[in-house]
Amino acid sequence: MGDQFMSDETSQRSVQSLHPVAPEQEAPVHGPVTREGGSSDHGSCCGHGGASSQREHAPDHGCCGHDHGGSDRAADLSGLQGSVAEGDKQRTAMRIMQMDCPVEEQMIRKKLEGMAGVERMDFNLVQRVLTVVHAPDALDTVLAAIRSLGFTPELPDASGELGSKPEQHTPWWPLAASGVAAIASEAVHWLQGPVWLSALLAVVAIAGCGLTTFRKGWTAVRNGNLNINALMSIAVTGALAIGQWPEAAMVMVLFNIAELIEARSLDRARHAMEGLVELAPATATVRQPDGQWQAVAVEEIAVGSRVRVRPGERIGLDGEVLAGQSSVDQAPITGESLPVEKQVGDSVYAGTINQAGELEFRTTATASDTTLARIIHTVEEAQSARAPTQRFIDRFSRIYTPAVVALAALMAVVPPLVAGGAWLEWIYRALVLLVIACPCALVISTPVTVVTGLANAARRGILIKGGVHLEQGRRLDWLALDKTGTLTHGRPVQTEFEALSDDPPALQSLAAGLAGRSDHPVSLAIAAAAREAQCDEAAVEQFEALPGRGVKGRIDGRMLWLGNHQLAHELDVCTPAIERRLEALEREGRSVVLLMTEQLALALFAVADTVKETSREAIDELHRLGIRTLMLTGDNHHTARSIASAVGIDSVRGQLMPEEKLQAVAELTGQGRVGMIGDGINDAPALTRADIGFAMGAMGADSAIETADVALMDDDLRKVPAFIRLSRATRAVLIQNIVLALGIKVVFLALTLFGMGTLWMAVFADVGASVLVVLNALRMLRA
Ligand SMILES: Nc1ncnc2c1ncn2[C@@H]1O[C@H](COP(=O)(O)OP(=O)(O)OP(=O)(O)O)[C@@H](O)[C@H]1O
Ligand SMILES: [Cu+]
Repeated sequence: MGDQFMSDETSQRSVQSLHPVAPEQEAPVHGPVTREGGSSDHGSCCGHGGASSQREHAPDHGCCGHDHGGSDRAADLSGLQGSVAEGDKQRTAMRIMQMDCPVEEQMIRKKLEGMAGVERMDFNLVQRVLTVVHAPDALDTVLAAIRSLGFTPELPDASGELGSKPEQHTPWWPLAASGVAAIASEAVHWLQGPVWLSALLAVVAIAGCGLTTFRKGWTAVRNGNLNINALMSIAVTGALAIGQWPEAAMVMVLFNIAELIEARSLDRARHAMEGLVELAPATATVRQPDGQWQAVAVEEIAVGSRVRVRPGERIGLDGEVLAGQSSVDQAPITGESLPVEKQVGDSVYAGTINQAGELEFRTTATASDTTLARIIHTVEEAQSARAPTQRFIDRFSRIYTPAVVALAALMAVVPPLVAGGAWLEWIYRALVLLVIACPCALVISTPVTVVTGLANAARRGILIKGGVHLEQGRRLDWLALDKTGTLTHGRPVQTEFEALSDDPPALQSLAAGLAGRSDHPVSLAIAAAAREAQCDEAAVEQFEALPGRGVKGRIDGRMLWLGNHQLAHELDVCTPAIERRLEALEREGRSVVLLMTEQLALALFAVADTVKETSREAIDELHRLGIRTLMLTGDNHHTARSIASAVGIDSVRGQLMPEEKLQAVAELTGQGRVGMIGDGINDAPALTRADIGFAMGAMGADSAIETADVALMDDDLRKVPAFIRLSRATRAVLIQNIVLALGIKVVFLALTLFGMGTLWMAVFADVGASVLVVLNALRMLRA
């Protein structure tokens, strides 16, 4: 599949370049030549989009839990759509403000699961968004079903946006009044005042804050679900029934306070992502047809508009600079704090900050389609893909809750009946158990940790496409790296030109003719050098790219080849003298290509690429993290080894054809978990084959974001070790949270069994534990 994949994808790509050439590209701009697309577009070519051509081949790796296929990814990525068609089904996203706890998710899941016309559901608890894939006529039934659970689903408005999520501000004073009443009730009880007074105060307290709990609990019970509200309602009712007035009141108040704290902390996790959205300004200054400049809401700005941005201002949309020169702080997207120089022709991105001078640019994306919007949407999608730990916990909690409830039921009746225990005492213990039966803290611990991990990564310019990759990253044994553009800058320059016959200027223009038609970095270097030497590009016919070897074409009726050593042998034009010369150059780390006819080699061109300053440090860090490195390259063995030793890589495989890179990755996967990093364009098959595929320089390259499991927004290889460390940190927090959630339960369960547990403790064990795990997860935002 490799071969076909490459050719048809690359050929389409050159036609569909959506974005201008990447900003950092120093190579001179090419004339209006038709590019062949080459076998490989390297690092610096990350500006080439081609989302749609890539999409057809988008990997469908079963491992990552969320489907890459989908209907229209582009539409999918552009914010929340109202209802979009997905095959013969509809896909509707809705916001349900009351849905912020996993028990609510379970309720909805249970209700909708068996319903006719419902195919799939995706929950995003942190954003409180439910996405349902359903038969076109089933929407009303779905909405009705959700309403019957006591929820209010909100559909996006006409513009396709889900409104500006209004925060629910429940007034604080009823809860405060309830608290006072509960304390008063407790005090009356302590001071051995009249029972009726204590009871009255307790009822007031419960009425003041607990009615919602009761209502939610009742809906849950009616739908056969024992969520925390149901459990709390039963426990509090039970406590009232056995005359534990003050305790019932206190427990209800505590529960509500804790719920409030939990909701607030979850809000913070949610805002971690929203913070990114706010990075893009709401308006931008657009030139009107009459030449006036006017501030316009970014949503209303069409692609192709001319926008002006002053120094110090945030850029509102993606675009291509038309006038001006400035430096731009791209840290919001790439995590790299060093400003990037921008001049005419360079790309600018929404959310980044213009620093030095005024810029005018032509917009290349609508507000919902900018790189920043895609990042945010990808992270939001990544949350709904369940990480493995979460699946385990879901299974666990399905057993845990019924088991503890059953235990509570037994506890209430067996000891009094069998051993003659006191009824009230054992019923009380059973009630305590009921409250402990809620798995909420455990269930919430994973998603909230994963979300904060994803948000942390996004801020550093690391875009992770699913919680599963964040969890698995720590287990990588190997990292396979592409050479050109990944370890090196991917912008080689010609260092040697040696004629092997004929007159030099003519040779150089022949080579330039062939090279000028290719996007391959080696060709770019040769074409650039020829331009500098003021050689014309010879006119080429029947041009053809030979992936992994070079190019060929007919000039003045003569077939010519420009390609590597291997190609020279295929044509049988290599001589011992050439052999020696090539080896000498290659040992210095040069890539050498020859200009050849069918009979003989005419000239040789050596190019040298420079190693990125950050590569060596990144490789060192990876080794320190216990990850082995392997360089894969199409370049010859000598050059490959020379570069590998310059950056300190463990092992090298040179002279690989594109599809052999895929094989190399496949072989490695037999020896452990393998990550593969490349530019995500020409090495897409290898990236897909790896356990985790990293694409570099993803900013502005939609295809890289599509293909990779992890997209690094710039070219800094150090983001890989950063990702691994983050993955390990996330893992640590996950474990802490699970231990915390379970540990607290176990301790209080034991206390209760021995008769020392109280309802207060149970509330702490439940909602208190939830608060603790959420707060613990929030630490990751700062990590
Ligand atoms: N279009 C081309 N123009 C010039 N030389 C080419 C071209 N395509 C391939 N080559 C030669 O063949 C070699 C192998 O090419 P290939 O694209 O497979 O790998 P590469 O450029 O070395 O990059 P990487 O390190 O990413 O594998 C190149 O080093 C170059 O010498
Ligand atoms: Cu040779």
